[in-house]
Amino acid sequence: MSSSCLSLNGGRDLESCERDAELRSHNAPMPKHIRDSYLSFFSVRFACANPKALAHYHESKMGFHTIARREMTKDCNRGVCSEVVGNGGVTFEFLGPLMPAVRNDKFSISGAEFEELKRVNNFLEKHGEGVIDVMFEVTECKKIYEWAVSNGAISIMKPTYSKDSNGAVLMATIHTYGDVQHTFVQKCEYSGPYLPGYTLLNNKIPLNLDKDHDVPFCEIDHCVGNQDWVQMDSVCNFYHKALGFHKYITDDDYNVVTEYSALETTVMASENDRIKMPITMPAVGKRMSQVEEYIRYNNGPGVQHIALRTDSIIKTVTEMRRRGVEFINVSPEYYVDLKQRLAAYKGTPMKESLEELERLSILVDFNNDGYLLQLFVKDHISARPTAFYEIIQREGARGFGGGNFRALFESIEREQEKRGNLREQSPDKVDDILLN
Ligand SMILES: O=C(O)C(=O)Cc1ccc(O)cc1
Ligand SMILES: [Fe+2]
Repeated sequence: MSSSCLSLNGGRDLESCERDAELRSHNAPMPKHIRDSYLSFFSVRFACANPKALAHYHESKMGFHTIARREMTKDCNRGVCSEVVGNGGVTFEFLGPLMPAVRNDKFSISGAEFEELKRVNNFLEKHGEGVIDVMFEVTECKKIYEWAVSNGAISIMKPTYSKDSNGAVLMATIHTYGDVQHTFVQKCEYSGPYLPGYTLLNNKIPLNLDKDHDVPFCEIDHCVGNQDWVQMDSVCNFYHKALGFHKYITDDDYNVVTEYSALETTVMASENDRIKMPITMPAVGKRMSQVEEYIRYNNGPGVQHIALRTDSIIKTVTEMRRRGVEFINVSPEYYVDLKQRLAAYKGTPMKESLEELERLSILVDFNNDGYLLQLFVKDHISARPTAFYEIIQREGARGFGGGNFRALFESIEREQEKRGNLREQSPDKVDDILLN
């Protein structure tokens, strides 16, 4: 398969390109027609040591299928290889470095590929395996990119075409919090299953499973970013000013303090609300919160959880449990309390039986808009206590499970305790906060 990359600006420096007049206005919000051009999450890229192993985990435990692969050829993909997996509208790409990022002409690696290799190796060294790029599908890649960089975003890759026999896409990448990136993907009559330059695979062979054992997922619902102390405002401002996101209002009470841990969240969303990026930071509590534990082990800010939406959480969770995935368990009193709360609830009638939800340990939250069902995978995605998955089904409710936060955080704290990480907060940080 052949692929080629060419710079949109024909090598001219972006600074010298003519910009639309609207891009010169630094205090105005991003114009609506640009904001409207965000469509959805495209894919999430992870940096990892062994893409095939991580792909296999997603196939065997979460019902994903391998759909494409970036493999080394004579003149392409000589720095980073990858495996791409999909399930419904959810796509993940696992990037693995092919060598240390040391310039050595005998490996004939191009400049752009060497830069990517450096970023992936740097990420692994600093953070371990985790999310390096949350990619968005857009219809105006160049406009979003130019607005973002002229409003403070750091550029990683300027708008660049990539094409093969399936068509072309235009892509650009900027830096966001921690060492995480956002890539804007604009398809230009592209009909392949992932991106140009990838070897297509159609590996739907079930792994020792009887038929009818799918793990249904629809799409990525939201992607939470953990920040260090007091970074919340600057990160939210960045999503607003540089990326044109708005604050997404829900009824959730986000300032949760359990006996030990405390955190604050603000949800930033694209104009159409299909891309939701909650931003979370630790708050002062009695002990090291789960956000602080994350920051410590991730060595800084990063993506904390990815919520995958399903139409049938009972099917999804039943099958994941059957495949050996363990979930966070709340205490039995949660369901006693839930039955009382539900008795007073006059909203959307629940299709699912409470007994079944309790048997699967699924959490329920509801308000006037409807209800939602959610559950959190116990194991983290990497060796470190950092990123994990949430499974969510929405029946009208737009929130994030505010009614479950207390029970959920208490059960996360029980896991933190087992790891020896429910300790005192970093005193210097707490002093900083209290002084401000
Ligand atoms: O806010 C969300 O998206 C949630 O799903 C609730 C939540 C918030 C923070 C956590 O550390 C774990 C779960
Ligand atoms: Fe969530």
